[in-house]
Amino acid sequence: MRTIDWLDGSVRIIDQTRLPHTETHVDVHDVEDLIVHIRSLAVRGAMALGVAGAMGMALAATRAERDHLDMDGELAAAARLLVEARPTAANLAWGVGEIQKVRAAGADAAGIVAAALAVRDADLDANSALSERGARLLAGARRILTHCNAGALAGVEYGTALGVIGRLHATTGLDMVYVCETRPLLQGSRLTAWELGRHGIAHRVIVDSAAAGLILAGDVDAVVVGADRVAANGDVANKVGTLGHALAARHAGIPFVVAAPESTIDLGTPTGSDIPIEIRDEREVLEIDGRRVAAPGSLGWNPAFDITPSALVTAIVTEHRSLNDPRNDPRDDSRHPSPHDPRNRTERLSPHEPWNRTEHPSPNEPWNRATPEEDLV
Ligand SMILES: CSC[C@@H](O)[C@@H](O)C(=O)COP(=O)(O)O
Repeated sequence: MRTIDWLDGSVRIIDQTRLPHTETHVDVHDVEDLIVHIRSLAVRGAMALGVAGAMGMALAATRAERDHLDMDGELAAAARLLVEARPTAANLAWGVGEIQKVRAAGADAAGIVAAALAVRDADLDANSALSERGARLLAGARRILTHCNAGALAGVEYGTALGVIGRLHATTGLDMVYVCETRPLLQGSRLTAWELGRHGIAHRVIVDSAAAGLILAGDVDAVVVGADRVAANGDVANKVGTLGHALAARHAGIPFVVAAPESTIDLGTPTGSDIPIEIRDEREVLEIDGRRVAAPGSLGWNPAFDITPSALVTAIVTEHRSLNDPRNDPRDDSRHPSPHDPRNRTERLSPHEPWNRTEHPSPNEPWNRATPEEDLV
């Protein structure tokens, strides 16, 4: 099964909006139509978007040649529209950029199609290599939590975070994968659970807000997610909700690992706060299946991604390397004392630490003051 492919001059995608109940393929014949499918998330996930970017450019190039249009003008317009369609995922702009490079070197439409196919094939190799590396890094972890869908559906035929999980399942074995349902569009419960089921990997779907409790209860050995963009300083943009899992993982002292190809690393973006966050239609939050569930008149806010600071990331695993800052090793509890970690309880009693506050009530501490409500804001 390929999530996205090139077939007789058009782009064939699995329509992910209809999964898991209906498995349909759609043939997309022009770049404008492809952009509609990118925006609706019929094709989604960082690596699949990279391939879609390259293939969208190939659609524009073949039409320009067939209809005797200005090839460079058509490609420039297509590039702009493609990149704007999903601004957070670095891979989309990267896939478009790969085609712009071959065009600048003189490629015609056939050369551009060949370059788009090379982007597709490189994705397969990269994801399989990084999955091996990630599984080696996490050998022994038997209970994994993941968020969103970083599986084959987010790439061409092989996932990143789910690639790591698949390798762990096949090598050292896994007891359970906890799949966060991933509000509001449910990529976890619809897509990740579907992929894990097809591979016979034991999993449970949980609501996103159950994750922190599960992690702090000691029921998760590692969190593994994909990424939509990694900034030059190691900050990671991924599906909204990822940051909460990273905070919980740090608090519990378990690894938080990001599996992503090199094409997701964007050295042109200095830090996470420079990454544009896609804000999607509020109706995705306020409605379920097109039916309003939120109270009448309430407004929504729907950022599709959040930023996990590099300080919370144990390792970023790519096809070439494992970028792990030893300062972020969650097992180093001298750097990351957690009141819930029994190893830390006796040595770390201090009245200045917030978890000891009740033993040292003081009227001078703001949380003990009988403060009028208006002072709290
Ligand atoms: C390639 S997997 C990593 C991410 O792309 C994935 O976790 C994610 O956030 C996808 O978001 P989506 O909005 O479904 O495209």
